[in-house]
Amino acid sequence: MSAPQIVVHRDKELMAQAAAARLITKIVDAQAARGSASVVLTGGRNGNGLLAALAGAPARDAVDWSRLDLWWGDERFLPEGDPERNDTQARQALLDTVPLDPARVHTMPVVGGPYGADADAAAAGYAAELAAAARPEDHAAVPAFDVLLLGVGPDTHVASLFPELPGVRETERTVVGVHGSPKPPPTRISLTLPAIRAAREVWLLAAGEDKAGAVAMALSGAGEIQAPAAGAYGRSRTLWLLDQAAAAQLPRALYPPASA
Ligand SMILES: O=C1O[C@H](COP(=O)(O)O)[C@@H](O)[C@H](O)[C@H]1O
Repeated sequence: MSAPQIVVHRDKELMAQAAAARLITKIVDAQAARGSASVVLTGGRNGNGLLAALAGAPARDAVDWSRLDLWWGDERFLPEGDPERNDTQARQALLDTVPLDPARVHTMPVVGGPYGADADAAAAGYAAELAAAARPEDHAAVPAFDVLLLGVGPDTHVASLFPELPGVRETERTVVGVHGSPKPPPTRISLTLPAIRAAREVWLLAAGEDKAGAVAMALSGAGEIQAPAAGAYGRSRTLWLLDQAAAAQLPRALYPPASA
């Protein structure tokens, strides 16, 4: 478990640009060290803001996009191409504009695909795909992702792990079907906390005043069942990337003034 590090940026645009620059560097470094890189994407406003900033960053050409594995932390279980799906939004923000290897873009299953409308079977299928990609040195049933991105909901949810629901209590499976999500759509697929914690680095993104209470709660000792974001951490690094509005209720003692 790595203790959270907090970086506060002036506003959400700067936060997205800085996170994009940070991600480019991380991918390039991982590709240099290990030949390829793996990133887990998140949906939501901040995740898509990061991808859009990456699409506009001149340094994006430093990445070898053909040697990048992309996974998803969660998905809204809807038909392929649905505008509310996280993968549809990611394609629009970035993925359609860079030369990825399609075999390395590991989208979560769609309604109407091999699993029909069975979100639990779809989750098990994605867990099997992750397990097949894990190497012995990863010491887990999922790959040791280089960076796993998470948005933070106003209720402290991360991926599709919502406070008090069964998904956040899961300790064995790496992927679960989510039913009765308080945020539409009600049926989703999500990595679990054990899968999230297999990542080398976990980066949590939150911007805007509607996130301030959630950020303060998760970083002030709340339990992960009540505040799932509190249970999201990486093996070597846990980074909270915030804007000033989202950090407004955090005690200043938690982050250095220089990062504001
Ligand atoms: O529905 C979802 O919401 C969360 C948070 O989204 P935001 O717009 O409040 O930042 C996101 O992290 C998750 O991937 C997505 O499925």
